[in-house]
Amino acid sequence: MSDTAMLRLEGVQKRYGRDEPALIDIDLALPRGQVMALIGPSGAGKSTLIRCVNRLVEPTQGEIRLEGVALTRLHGAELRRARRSMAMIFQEYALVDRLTVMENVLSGRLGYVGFWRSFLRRYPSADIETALHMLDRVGMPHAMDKRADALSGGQRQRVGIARALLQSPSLLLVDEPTASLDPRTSRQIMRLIRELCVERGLAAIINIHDVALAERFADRIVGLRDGRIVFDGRPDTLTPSVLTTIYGEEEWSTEPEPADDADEGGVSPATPMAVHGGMS
Ligand SMILES: Nc1ncnc2c1ncn2[C@@H]1O[C@H](COP(=O)(O)OP(=O)(O)OP(=O)(O)O)[C@@H](O)[C@H]1O
Repeated sequence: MSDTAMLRLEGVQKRYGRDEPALIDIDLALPRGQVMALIGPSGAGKSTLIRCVNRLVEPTQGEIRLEGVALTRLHGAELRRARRSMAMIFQEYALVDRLTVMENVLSGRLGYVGFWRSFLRRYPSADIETALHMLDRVGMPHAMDKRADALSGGQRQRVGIARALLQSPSLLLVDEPTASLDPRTSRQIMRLIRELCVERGLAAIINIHDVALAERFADRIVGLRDGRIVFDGRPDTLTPSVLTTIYGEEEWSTEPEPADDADEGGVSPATPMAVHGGMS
């Protein structure tokens, strides 16, 4: 049987110790090039799901296939090879502060170049050229020699994105990319991720708290609650009643997205209405 999904999760369950399962019966198929936002209240299992895919967290049960390869059965070198095609973008950027922007970006090639070469930081010139091109693409053309700790949060995330892309992934696993950023920078970062996915045909799973951003920049939204998928649909089908199913009776409000970003360029909103999961 042919499989059009590039990533497929079947019956995935995760239980930490003797606690209630963090993920229950997760079935999910992600087509090539699809940008999927994963939303849900704190503790719903979003980070666990993302980390099960690249096996930073071991699923307790179920199968995960990437391009037909059963990730859940891989070990050692095979698992490391499979992980190259899944790049992660983190909330806290995970840059090495004392290294330059260029060195941080090149570390995206660690899975490809040999240990000594990377230890001595002697990367192939083709990698350096690609890194320069990526820095340019993410809007950081003159930053290669800056130390990572001299950058703002938004700039650090751009470097994190460039590093992820240098890994030549087919799938991006993105964990709260905007959690530490102001609203305008958050939109710019989400727009950049979205544009890069479109340009490169990359699929992405983006764990995000901000429902308005998910609606605006994702092709598909999956809602998790208590470890189960309770919604899976297009952003324009995310109605107030669906949000109540995902978040419970917690307070959230609907209000228009502020029109203060006309100078940001790029893609237009997926829907005219922004729905904020105001879970403070
Ligand atoms: N390493 C761990 N050990 C034990 N329990 C864990 C661990 N990581 C997560 N959990 C538990 O698993 C459940 C799901 O957590 P997870 O972090 O995946 O949720 P989340 O939706 O990403 O939440 P948040 O939005 O707050 O990050 C929670 O009950 C959490 O306490």
